[in-house]
Amino acid sequence: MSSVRVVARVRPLLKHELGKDIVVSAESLNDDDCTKSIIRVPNPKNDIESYSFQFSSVYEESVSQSELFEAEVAPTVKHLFNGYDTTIFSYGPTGTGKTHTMRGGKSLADRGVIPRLLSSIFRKCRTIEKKTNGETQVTVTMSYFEIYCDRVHDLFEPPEKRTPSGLAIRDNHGKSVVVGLKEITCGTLKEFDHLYDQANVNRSTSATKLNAHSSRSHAILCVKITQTTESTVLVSQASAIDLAGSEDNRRTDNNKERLVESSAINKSLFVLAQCVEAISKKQHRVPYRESKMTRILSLGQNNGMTLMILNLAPTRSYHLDTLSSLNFANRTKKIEVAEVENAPIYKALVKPLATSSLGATGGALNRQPLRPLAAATNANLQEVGKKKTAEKPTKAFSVYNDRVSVARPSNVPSQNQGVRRTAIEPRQRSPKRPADAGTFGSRPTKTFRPTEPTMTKASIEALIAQRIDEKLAEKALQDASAAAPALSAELQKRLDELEDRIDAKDDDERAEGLQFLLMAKQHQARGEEPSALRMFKMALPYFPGNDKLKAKIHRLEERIASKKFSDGSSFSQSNATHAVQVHHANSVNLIAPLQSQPKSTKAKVSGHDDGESADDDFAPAPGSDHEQSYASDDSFHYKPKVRKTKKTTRKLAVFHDASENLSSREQSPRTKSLLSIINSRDVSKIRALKGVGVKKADAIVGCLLELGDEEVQDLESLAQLNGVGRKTVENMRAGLTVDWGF
Ligand SMILES: Nc1ncnc2c1ncn2[C@@H]1O[C@H](COP(=O)(O)OP(=O)(O)OP(=O)(O)O)[C@@H](O)[C@H]1O
Repeated sequence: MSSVRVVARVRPLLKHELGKDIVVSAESLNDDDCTKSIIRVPNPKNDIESYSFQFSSVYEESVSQSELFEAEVAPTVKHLFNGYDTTIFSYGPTGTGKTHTMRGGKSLADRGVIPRLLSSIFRKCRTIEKKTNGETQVTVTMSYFEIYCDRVHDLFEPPEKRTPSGLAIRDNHGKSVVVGLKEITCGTLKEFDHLYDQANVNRSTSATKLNAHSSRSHAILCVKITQTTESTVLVSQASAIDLAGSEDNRRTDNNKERLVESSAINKSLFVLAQCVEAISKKQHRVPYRESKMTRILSLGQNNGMTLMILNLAPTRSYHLDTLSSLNFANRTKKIEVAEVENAPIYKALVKPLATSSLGATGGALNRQPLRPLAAATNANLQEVGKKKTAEKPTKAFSVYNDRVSVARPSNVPSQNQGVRRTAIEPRQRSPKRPADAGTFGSRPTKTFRPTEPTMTKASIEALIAQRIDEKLAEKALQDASAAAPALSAELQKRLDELEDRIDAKDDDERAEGLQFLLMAKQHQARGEEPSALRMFKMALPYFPGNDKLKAKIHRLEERIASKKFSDGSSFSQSNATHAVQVHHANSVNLIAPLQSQPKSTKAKVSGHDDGESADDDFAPAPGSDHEQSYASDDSFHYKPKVRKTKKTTRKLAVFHDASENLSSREQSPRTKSLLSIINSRDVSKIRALKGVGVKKADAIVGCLLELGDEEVQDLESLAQLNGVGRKTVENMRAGLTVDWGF
């Protein structure tokens, strides 16, 4: 057993924070110790008192991406190849550097943990293959998904292919797996970079007041390593998770859409905190299932090694958020994880699986049985119980000291001190994590006094604020779901019901058949008939003799075949769907997608044709366990949203040939619309303007954030923003239509 390893990283001041109060300082435990392991933060109510929190390591502003990786992540690669699963996740308030740590920037020096991890993995693959003269073959496969508003979406699929319900999660031999994820084999770092960049474009990000590129979802990258010899197969998995950051909505000025996202983010992080609290208080029930993120992360349940990187911002404006994250991290580090190695599977024993093509969902190979995940119970508790009779653990790197101490003037930065600390030399830090340490997280034994955090006035206030946020979150989510179209809600309900039935039958082999049927339905709802057909065929062996299922497969085959002949010039459904969504999403619409939208898009978004309802009523054999499940199954129709056509949409003249000019005081509706999009600081909306690409949108939002609360008042000012110019402004305006309402 080892604890979850928790390290803290303090980011440098950003441009607009220069000169601001710094309240976070990193310290070493002893004066003669040059490595830092303590974070000290003053009491928000009384600056001369401070709290200190101890972690396995603390990384200051000046620590580079490469130093962090070498010290914390590189040593795990060896264990990964020895069959241990590893989980690395970043946690912290919004804008503190989680994505910077996990993904990083484009330059070599800026690359974050994930690309560096992949680089090490590919290097290790080559070394192993070379050492064994090719006798051991190593394959690396990846899946990448996000949890956005508690829905799981595949990031290897473009957003227009998403279903409203998202993908389902299953418990599979003690592990939570996402059903229907794409799993991609990747041979080189270059291939990975390409795939990862593409997928990140699909991730939900937006500009908020606190971060120009705020992640609006939790992103989970799973890298599966399969080492195959003539007789054995060893599978292990690294999961790298970039959590979305908690947001104090009193500071964000989030609009309704951002608020709903923020509420979902805060809610899942709140559930995570509750899970951690339940584990650390040794409660029997841990509420993993109350959010998809906690279900997947399964902190303390998954065997293997877990590293949490706590990201912190140094300034006073984050003070309460920083304290609440530190409290969370402090509890997390006490969670113990069983380091169970995945043993090799002997090929002769491998039973061929029907799920082999499902990638991450089914896995091409059966894993060695891992500790069962009692989905809602505290696995940690059992281990802790055992521990009492067993020998005492010697590792004590996770001790917390929150005693309020009188600040030492030399160590606690005072206001506007702008403390910049010197980098820790990697050589000085390296002995902390010897590359050949027996197990992940091994540390020199230190003896500290474990003390439970006491509740202070500040932490009670922070807790109350968090609870209020949660209530708001729930309400906002309820409002959002109430506003969703009825049919989509019904579809959602059906899918959820089917999921529940499958969950209830987890141990039943035929539940797997139901999973295929669910996936088939999801593919069908997305109009992906060939994939739906494949899934129906995979379900067939689980329902032998089910004539209706056979008939459905037959009809689907016929329909696909006939489409191939007759549908040569059909308009891409996904494009059409996308165009419709763009139309709905903004009150100001982009002309181009709507002009290219053929009439047929109104008719259908799903793959169902008119004859579909008739052939959608297959059911398992009478009397079978699944008979009930399919009683109402043919309601899996996905009706298109009814698009309200605007009465008149008139294309306006571009500004230079209308009466208006750049500096004109009288603004046309089109100009007003453009300026409101710009002032929304929403990268995705700005990116949708004509002639604006990702880079330009980023540059615009960057400039706007530097303006602080100021807004762009006219086209002239807009044209003066970095990288914009008159031509771009003309283009942006030309791409807008305005509803004149007659
Ligand atoms: N160690 C660092 N060095 C330099 N810049 C950093 C560092 N950490 C973060 N930043 C910068 O801080 C800003 C916010 O970082 P980032 O987007 O990674 O935050 P986040 O925690 O992922 O936020 P959110 O939860 O909103 O997605 C970015 O501009 C990023 O480049």
